[in-house]
Parts: sequence; C-alpha cells; structure tokens
Amino acid sequence: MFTLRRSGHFWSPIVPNLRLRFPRPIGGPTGTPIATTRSLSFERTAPSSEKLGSNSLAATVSKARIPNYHIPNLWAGYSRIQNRYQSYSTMASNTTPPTAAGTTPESRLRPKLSELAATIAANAKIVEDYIEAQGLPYPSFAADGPTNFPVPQNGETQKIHEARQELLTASKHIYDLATGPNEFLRWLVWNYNDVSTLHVVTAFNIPEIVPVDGDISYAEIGEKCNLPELKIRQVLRLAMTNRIFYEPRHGYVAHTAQSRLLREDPLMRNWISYNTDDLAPASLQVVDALKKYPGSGETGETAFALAHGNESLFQFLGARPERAKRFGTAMSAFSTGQGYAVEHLINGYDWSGLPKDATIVDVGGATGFVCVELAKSYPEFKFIVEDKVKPQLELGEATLDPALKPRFSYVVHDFFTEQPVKGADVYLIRWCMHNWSDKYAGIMIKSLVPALKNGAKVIINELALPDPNTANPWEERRIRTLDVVMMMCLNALEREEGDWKRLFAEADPRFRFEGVKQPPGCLMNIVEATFVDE
Ligand SMILES: C[S@@+](CC[C@H](N)C(=O)[O-])C[C@H]1O[C@@H](n2cnc3c(N)ncnc32)[C@H](O)[C@@H]1O
Repeated sequence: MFTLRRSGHFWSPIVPNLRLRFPRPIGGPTGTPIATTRSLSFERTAPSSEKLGSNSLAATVSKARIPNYHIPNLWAGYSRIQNRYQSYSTMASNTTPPTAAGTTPESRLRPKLSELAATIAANAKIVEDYIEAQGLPYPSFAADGPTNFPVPQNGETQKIHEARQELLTASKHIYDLATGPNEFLRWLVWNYNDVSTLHVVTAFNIPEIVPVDGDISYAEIGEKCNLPELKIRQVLRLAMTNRIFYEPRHGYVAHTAQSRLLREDPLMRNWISYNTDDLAPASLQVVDALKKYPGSGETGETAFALAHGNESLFQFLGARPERAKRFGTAMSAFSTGQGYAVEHLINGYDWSGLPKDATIVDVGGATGFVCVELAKSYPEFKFIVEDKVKPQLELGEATLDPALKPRFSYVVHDFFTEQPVKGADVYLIRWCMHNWSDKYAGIMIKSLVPALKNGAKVIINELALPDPNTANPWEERRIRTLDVVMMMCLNALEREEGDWKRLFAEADPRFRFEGVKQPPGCLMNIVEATFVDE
C-alpha cells in the first residue's frame, strides 16, 4: 500500500536536481488510479556541464508528464529515469562498449558466437536506451515505422552511432558464421532473385496498387497489373522475405516500412529503376568486358557498353533524356546527405590560408553551387565556374544571388583541353575524376599545368579509398561496391591516396603532393597538391 496525502516533492537520491512534484494532495491504494491531477510531474534542472546525460534525461523527464498515474507506475517511471541517468553517465564517461572486430586479420577470421551475441546485446541496449530516452520513433518494419534509422547524426550522438555500427557489424558476422560457408555461397549467388523481384515490384508499380491502409488480394493486384494471380503471389512472397510487403491474412498483401518507401519516395524509385534497368544488365557483362578489353581505360569498352549496344554510359544517357534525368535523380539519392554536404569542403580545408582576394576555378563545377557556398564565407574570393554543359552554367548564372554576381563568371570549357584561366590560386575539381580512368584523369591534371603559377593549388574533392579493414565493414562494402560500379560503367575507379600521389607525379614533377584529408563526419576526402615552379 502506498498513499500520498500531502502536497510536496521528493528529491531523487541518485539524479542531481531531479524531483517528483505533486503540488496538490493525491491518494489511492496501490494499483488504483490516483487523483487525476495534471500537475503531477518529474522535474529537473540540468547543470550545463552534463552533456549527453542531461539532454537525454531532459527528454525522458518531459515524456514522463502524463496524467492519471497509478502509484506503482509513477515509481517505475521515477526509477527508470534514475537508471537511465546512470547508464548515460557511464556512457559519457567514455566507457567503450564491446566491439565485434578483432584486432588482427587472423582474429577477425575466428569470431566466437557467444562473444558476438554479447556485443549485439550490449550495443543494442545502448542504442535502444537512447531512442527511448529521446522519445524518438522506434525502428520498425511496420508501414508506420520511420524510413530512416531515427538517431540523428551529430557530434552528440557519435557514441550512439558507434554502438549502432558495432551492432550491425556483429549481427552480420553472427549471421554469416551461423550460416556456414557452403550455405553462404549457395545463397550469395541467388541474390539476383532479390533484385529481380524488386524489379518486378517497381516496374509493375505494385507499391502504388497496395493501399496505404488495409490490404489487397493477390488476385486484385494481378488484375491491375495484367498478370496472373499465381505469378504475383510467387514474386511477392519472395519479396516479403526481404520485408517488402507482408501478408496480414492469407492471400492478402499490405505495406511494410520498406514497401511504403517504394511508394512514397521518388528518389528511391529512381535509384532502384536505374540500377535494375541500366546497371544490372551490365553486371552480367563484366566477365566478357574483362576478357575482351582487359586493360582498357576507354568509356566505350566496358561491361555497360556491351550490355547497351556498344554505347558508353555518357552516349547512352546523352541519347535518352528520360534516362539521363533518372540517372541524375538516382545519383542524388546516393550522394546527398550529411556525409556529402558541401560544408565539409568549406570547413575542412584551410581556405583562410589563401590570399584574401584569391581566385578559385571550379573545373567541372556544374551550376557552381560549391562556389556559392564558399563565397558566403570568403567575401573577397572570386570564382570562375567551368563546365562543358552550357545549360548547367546558364542555370547557375540565372539563379545566382545578385549580390554575388560581381565575383562570379561562367565559362564553357572541356577539362581535357588546356585550362583557359591562367594564374588562379586554386583549381578545384569535385566529383569529376572518379568518372575517368587514369589515362583521362592524367590528361585532366596535365591540362591544368600551362595555367599554373608557382604556389597554385589543385584541390580534388572526392573519395580516397582507405586500406582494407580500416573503415567500418558497412562503409567498406559501400565504397568497394562503388569502385566496381565505376569499372563496370566507365573503366574508371575510386582511388587510394597512393593512386592520387602517382597521378600528380606522372602529370608533372613540379607538383608537391600535400596528401589526403577526411573532414570529420565526411564521406569524401580532400586531395591537395601544390605547383612548385621557382
Ligand atoms: C558528377 S558532376 C560534378 C559536379 C560538381 N563539381 C559537384 O561537385 O557536384 C561532373 C560534372 O562534370 C561535367 N563534365 C563532364 N565532362 C566534362 C568535360 N569533358 N569537361 C568539363 N566538364 C565536364 C559534367 O557536366 C558535370 O557537371
């Protein structure tokens, strides 16, 4: 029996400044509703010195303001807050959660199931506690689940994201280990069936046909797609094993979070259809391309070209405006987001080390949007945006803030020909060189040389691949896949630091290679070389 019959408050003996306030008398035997006062609340004034703990706790406390308490629930909530405070305090004091990665290549080959399971449990708890404490939407497969993992990416959540990464890595390891090599390989090669079912789902617009709320029979979907019910059932039941739709009752189909995303996100639809229509056929030609053109660096001698009537990717897109538009949208689905934000380039390079009125040439700069951002921070810099595609430059010029106009000019230029702007301080090349083999990347750098004054900088902003096993496994798979896609489509590649260094050395011995940087939180790198001609 627990009854409170006077107004007042309790101070938590564990959490500084946390109190349970009940300004009006409340009462009732254990387990029965207590007086319906809406002013019953947890309160806490967090000292500013407490970072992670206090912010998370603040959300927990505000979530706890619920009317119609039962006394036991109230105390459960009170002690939950205290427990959470203790777990955040531990996290804030830099306790490292268990990790799945071994420390040597050999130890990575021999993980133990029980240790992986412990890693999963510990890191899942960290992530889950944070989500609940912040009142974030809980991850779910259900149609109303969040479309992205709900923890935002910022300095304060770094430890939570590290824990999530450990969770993902250990989960993949334990799954693969428990599968065993024989089954693993047998299923790996069947992954094309996942792609082909996804292709059917998107090509026949099935996410549109399935209602957002409720369900629809296989027969009705078949009628709308002009396909037999049985075939729809075959395809969708495999797709469902990837949680694309589910079957709430026998013979009926409803949305999951993933199928809803296919319905509602045009970027995602473009990304999928570009891959299924344009790239998947090329992937089946990689072996033939390697046999036919083993050492080629030409864009027309690729798996893509073999799959698409001997047209290079650029020729293919140039002749098909609709596909080109879809390609553009698909690319933005891949390379937008926090890790690719231009601000990393603005904040991650020492622009203030340049002369105050420096001239920056943005080679292959499209609309010049990178320079526009740079111009905001460096009010005396001047910018020349170059691109081969005139409409992009025209768009940039037409949409430029009038206040910036005196500092900007736009020049049609092919970056494989001699650089027309002589004596600039910086030649910036962002997201252009990974489209080209070393043969052409070398020509791009050599074409700059006649324009370079002593001390001029060449800054390249794209990837510099890390050594194997130094990135987290998830990121490693992303960049290695991208690297192979560049080969398949264009005989191009993502480069390592050594590749960048060699490119500059081969282009001209007067280049001093300054190295590669990766701004914190950025998925791209900044490669820098100085032209030294004294
Ligand atoms: C992937 S986009 C990068 C655009 C921009 N730099 C950025 O950071 O997003 C590649 C750019 O290179 C341009 N481009 C392609 N071939 C070119 C060439 N031969 N000369 C100049 N620009 C070219 C394209 O028009 C496109 O704007």
